[in-house]
Amino acid sequence: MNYQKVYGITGPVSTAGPTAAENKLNDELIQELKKESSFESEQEASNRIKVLKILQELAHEFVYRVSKKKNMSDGMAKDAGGKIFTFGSYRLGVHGPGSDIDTLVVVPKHVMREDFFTVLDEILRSRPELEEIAPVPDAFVPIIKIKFSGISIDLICAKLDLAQIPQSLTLSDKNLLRNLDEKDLRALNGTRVTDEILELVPKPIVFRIALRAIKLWANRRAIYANVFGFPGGVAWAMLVARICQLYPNATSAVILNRFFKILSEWKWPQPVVLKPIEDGPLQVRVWNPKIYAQDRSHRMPVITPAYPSMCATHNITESTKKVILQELENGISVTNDIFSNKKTWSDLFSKHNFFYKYKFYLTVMASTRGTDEENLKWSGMVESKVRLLVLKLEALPGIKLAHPFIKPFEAAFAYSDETECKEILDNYGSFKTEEQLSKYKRITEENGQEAKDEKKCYITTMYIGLDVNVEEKKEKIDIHVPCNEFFNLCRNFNEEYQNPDVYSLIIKYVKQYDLPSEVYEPGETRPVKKKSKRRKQDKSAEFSKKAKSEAPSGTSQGSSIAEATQA
Ligand SMILES: Nc1ncnc2c1ncn2[C@@H]1O[C@H](COP(=O)(O)OP(=O)(O)OP(=O)(O)O)[C@@H](O)[C@H]1O
Ligand SMILES: [Mg+2]
Ligand SMILES: [Mg+2]
Repeated sequence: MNYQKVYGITGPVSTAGPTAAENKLNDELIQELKKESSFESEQEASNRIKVLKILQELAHEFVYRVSKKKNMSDGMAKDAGGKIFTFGSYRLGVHGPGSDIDTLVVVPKHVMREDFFTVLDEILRSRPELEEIAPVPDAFVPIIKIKFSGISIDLICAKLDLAQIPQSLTLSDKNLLRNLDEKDLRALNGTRVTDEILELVPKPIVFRIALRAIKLWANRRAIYANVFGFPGGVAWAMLVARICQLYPNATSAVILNRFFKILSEWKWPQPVVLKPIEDGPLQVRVWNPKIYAQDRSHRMPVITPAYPSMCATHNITESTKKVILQELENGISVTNDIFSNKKTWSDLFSKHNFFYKYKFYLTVMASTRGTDEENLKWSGMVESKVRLLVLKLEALPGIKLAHPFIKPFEAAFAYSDETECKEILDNYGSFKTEEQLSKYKRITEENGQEAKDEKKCYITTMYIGLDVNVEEKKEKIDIHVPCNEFFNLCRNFNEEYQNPDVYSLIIKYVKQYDLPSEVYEPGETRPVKKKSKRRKQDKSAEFSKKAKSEAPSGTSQGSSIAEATQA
């Protein structure tokens, strides 16, 4: 009798092993992933191992130095330990050549977070392997970003309520979470979740190949981005893990087909969980739609397995849900065709058609006249709020779908005075006016250094595709209110952002054929303006051509989408 372990909260759907044909398709999948550069070389892999070994020694040195500073004896300081753990794509074994290593440094209770940013920082800076270092102590999860021996590393730190951190320590015991502050809990969460996911899949190798494929697919189809309301890396990993639990003996190729089928038929908002949600020793919130209204609002909940369980997909909106479901449906049809030899794996990884799909787009431009750092902060903040604009837009009666694109586009221009800057901002973001920008110097990575003393205008552009209801002819759509609310939300994020001389925010409405060239890759053909026979019918969905400036919503005419609502 076969006493196979049951993974997950239900038994498997099928325990069938692979057929010869499935094995062949699986080999082809691996070949395709190789072609897509999903895997790194052996040399890169061994370099990562070497670097991690050094980082472990540095973590030990770090704890030792802090312990000595606290007047511990040499023996005690050595025994205080210190251990590194990884999380993210490297830990899951699905990283690509350019991936970072997400690394957690676990320290004993007498080591403070300040020490991480002073003592460890100093140790790192003394190393010849260090190429770049950027500490961000005030981040939600305080972090030191480094480049070390050519590898990007995100270093975070967690302090446990223990006097010593031995090499044998694992983080699975939830009692380790007692007496920790929120920042330490957050830092530990990444490793605890990835470790659990790996424990909860029947065959890690099958899981990894399937997850590599899903990550590539989701990126190509533009549905991989937690900030914009799509699943992020951890959520995709858990979704794949659940399918692996349901088909414990299947190949990765079969997992992919079942992934699309099961998740498109899923009875959302029923949550995807990898094990029963646990209660625990802390006064912290655990995902529970029976208690919390907020949790009931999650549209496609995917719940992390490690205590305290959280929803990794709380950002999904009604629109992004529809987009995800469409892509899952599409995934069924493509993989069915692959299984009947009508298509190949490369068809599954074909590029999205976002910039050909909608008739109307909103161009959200966050711009900064200031330093690189000011630009990064402002554009990052605006980026993180775009999802809220999507929520407001999709709630409007005439809008069927507000679909955010997953990658912002970056541009920077040199300018000399206000008039020039205004001209740049007025003309950027649409095809018909982009020619006017040719007289301005575009700042690139190559010329960035030589242009460092020039005044620069940075522009980060995010796109939202709009599917509007053209049938309701009389119904006009007014996006002033959501746009104004969005402006206020961003402006009021902190006092500094209220300065219009440094920070500006512009929303333009553009038609598909007028999208700027930057959104199309070389070799892609631009859409052209069609002479539509249905012109009359479409008219109802046309919006006023008049530019509107950011104004109190009371003065908005309430009749149309502003072509340019400008802050
Ligand atoms: N802005 C953030 N806020 C909170 N946690 C984050 C943030 N960015 C990353 N993380 C955490 O770090 C983990 C790893 O993130 P990372 O961006 O390195 O992606 P990844 O899945 O490792 O993929 P890649 O191969 O691109 O590195 C995430 O799964 C998440 O737990
Ligand atoms: Mg990573
Ligand atoms: Mg990272």
